[in-house]
Amino acid sequence: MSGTLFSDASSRLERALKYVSISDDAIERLKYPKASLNVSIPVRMDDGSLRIFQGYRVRYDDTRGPGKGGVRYHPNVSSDEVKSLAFWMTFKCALLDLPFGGAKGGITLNPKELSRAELERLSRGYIEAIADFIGPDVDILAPDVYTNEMIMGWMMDQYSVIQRKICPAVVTGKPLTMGGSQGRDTATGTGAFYVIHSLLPKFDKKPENTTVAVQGFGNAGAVVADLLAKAGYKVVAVSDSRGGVYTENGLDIAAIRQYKREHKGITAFYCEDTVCNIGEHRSISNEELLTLDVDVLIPAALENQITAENADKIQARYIFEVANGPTTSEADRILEEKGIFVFPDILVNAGGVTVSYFEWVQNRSGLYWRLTEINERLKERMVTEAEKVWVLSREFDISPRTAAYVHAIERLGEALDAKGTRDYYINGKMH
Ligand SMILES: NC(=O)C1=CN([C@@H]2O[C@H](COP(=O)(O)OP(=O)(O)OC[C@H]3O[C@@H](n4cnc5c(N)ncnc54)[C@H](OP(=O)(O)O)[C@@H]3O)[C@@H](O)[C@H]2O)C=CC1
Ligand SMILES: O=C(O)CCC(=O)C(=O)O
Repeated sequence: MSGTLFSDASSRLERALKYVSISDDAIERLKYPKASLNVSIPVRMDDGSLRIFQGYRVRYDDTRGPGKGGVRYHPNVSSDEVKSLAFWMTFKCALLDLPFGGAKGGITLNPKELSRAELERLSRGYIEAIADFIGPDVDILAPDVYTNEMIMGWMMDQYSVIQRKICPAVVTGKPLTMGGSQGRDTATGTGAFYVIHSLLPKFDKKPENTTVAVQGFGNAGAVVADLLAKAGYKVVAVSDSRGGVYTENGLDIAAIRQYKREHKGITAFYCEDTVCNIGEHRSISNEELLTLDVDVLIPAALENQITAENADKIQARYIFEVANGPTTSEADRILEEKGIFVFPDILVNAGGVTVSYFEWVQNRSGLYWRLTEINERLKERMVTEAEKVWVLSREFDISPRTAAYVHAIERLGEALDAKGTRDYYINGKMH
């Protein structure tokens, strides 16, 4: 990929602009983040030493509502990555018609190297550092890569300590006992499943004649793999950061999930079990998984996985992006020439933020919904917006990604224009 992740991400905006009619002012506003915060977080480690971690929070746009987006803990977190993730959140929330803008946060570290107590001190320290930048009506946090409901609970508690009142709506994806929502833990994978299951019939693809490979076996990837397998799709390959496993007959996803909860890697599941000896399973690398001869490829790990280097080798006919930003714009062009349909992250993985919205609404109303209610509402939103993206892409003969941006930009443009010209107001005078 040439250039930064953000320049690559914003090239998608440029591509969609020729199909929308929004003002030049609105376009200009969408090119820059509204506010960015970089913080240093001192943490006392278990051995008594002091480590300083770098943290970020970017509020890209809040025209349609408070900023909304997850917090990532990963060694590759940088200000450029967080800005890009906040940019995607802006378009994702508009696409799903959620009353939120886009935001994202992160800390640069490998959380696997920290003890639970160190992680708690770090998470609380992060909230200390960004407390003035966030809030239930300003910017609301949630889980992302290598963060989870336990960490969200600490963050919500720390914010409440600072405010001297209970503030559940500042963080979503919390434990149920702290005001979390039913279904948020599975929402990203469940939402992706609804999108995939509603779009594949347009290509006459039925579960029993559809093979699937999933890269990334965490909160998002494991859930979508499991739901697809339960619906009758043949999930032939899955992987985590250590590599993957493949069998042409379809994997036992529920058993692999159970194993992954108790152990580290997933390839070991087959090697330590008798199944491995049958000889039909083999371990594969993450690179190999991406180029398998399958119908559906689901990148559900990190960005920049499908690039100009490997796009030509992709054999899948349909790509559903559960990860944020897994395909570079150069790869997009190659895939389009090959006739591969890429359904974009801002649509496919929007189930997480959609149930986060439901959690925020429940926190503010004090009335909590059942899991069946959550999933019905989630399905309705995901399927409706997926259909709109599909219809737009056919109408203009554009890729599903460009169609998704067109749809989102129109909603954002209307809101930006409706806000009017307050930005011409400098030092109390109209210019
Ligand atoms: N959580 C959410 O609600 C949402 C997440 N997303 C996106 O989904 C993606 C995954 O997030 P999520 O599932 O939450 O994260 P998790 O931390 O729950 O899981 C991440 C998974 O990716 C694996 N992984 C890490 N690095 C690699 C790699 N280089 N190659 C293959 N697999 C790798 C991890 O392996 P291991 O277990 O070995 O560490 C783990 O299985 C991200 O892009 C995230 O932004 C999007 C919307 C919402
Ligand atoms: O649930 C949320 O608020 C945001 C989830 C997220 O970070 C994402 O969609 O990428």
